[in-house]
Amino acid sequence: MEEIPVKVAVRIRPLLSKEVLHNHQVCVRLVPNTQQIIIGKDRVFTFDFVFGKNSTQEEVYTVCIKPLLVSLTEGYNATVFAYGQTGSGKTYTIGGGHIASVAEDEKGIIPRAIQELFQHISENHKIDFHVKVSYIEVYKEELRDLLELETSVKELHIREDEKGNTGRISRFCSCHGLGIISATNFFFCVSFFSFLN
Ligand SMILES: Nc1ncnc2c1ncn2[C@@H]1O[C@H](COP(=O)(O)OP(=O)(O)OP(=O)(O)O)[C@@H](O)[C@H]1O
Repeated sequence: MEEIPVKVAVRIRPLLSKEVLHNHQVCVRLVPNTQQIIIGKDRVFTFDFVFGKNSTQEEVYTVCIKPLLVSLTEGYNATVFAYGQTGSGKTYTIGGGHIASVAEDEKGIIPRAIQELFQHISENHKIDFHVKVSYIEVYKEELRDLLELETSVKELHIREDEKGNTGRISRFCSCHGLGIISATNFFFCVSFFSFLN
């Protein structure tokens, strides 16, 4: 059977202290030893991967993202797209918050992927690598360069070439589904080029 190139993972986050304080109840359960969750009493949904409330950042990275990094170093493109309602854990999982101050085991996808990419580079002395990074906030219709805050929002555009390519690119984005407002979207992009020297 042909492999489907899009995989969907669901991650259940634990209740926050304030939710416990307000006596909120968990309404999602994992079905043990399956890739299924139950919402409410009996609504069952199946995904490619499911992660429970005790899942670690490392587990999510190893299962879902590590294989993409391997493909990336072999010349394939990969996209990771986090979606869910506000407060559901997109930023936490992607690791796009205060990356520098986060404890090692709390680090999300972006720092782990970057670490692995540079590990690969340091182990391949016969290849020249060229890595470009962009980190862009998408708020309503405007783009803001998070690495160059002085850049005018009007000067930023995401473009494709005439063949529809954006290059050999891996995109990591945390995004908001269903037009939920009052939060941040960001678009993190690593372009990774390698040349045999
Ligand atoms: N797996 C998890 N384990 C522990 N805490 C989590 C987990 N996922 C999310 N949280 C916590 O839940 C809160 C909301 O998560 P987060 O900010 O990542 O949501 P979000 O989907 O990015 O929200 P928004 O759309 O409003 O930006 C944060 O305090 C975060 O630290």
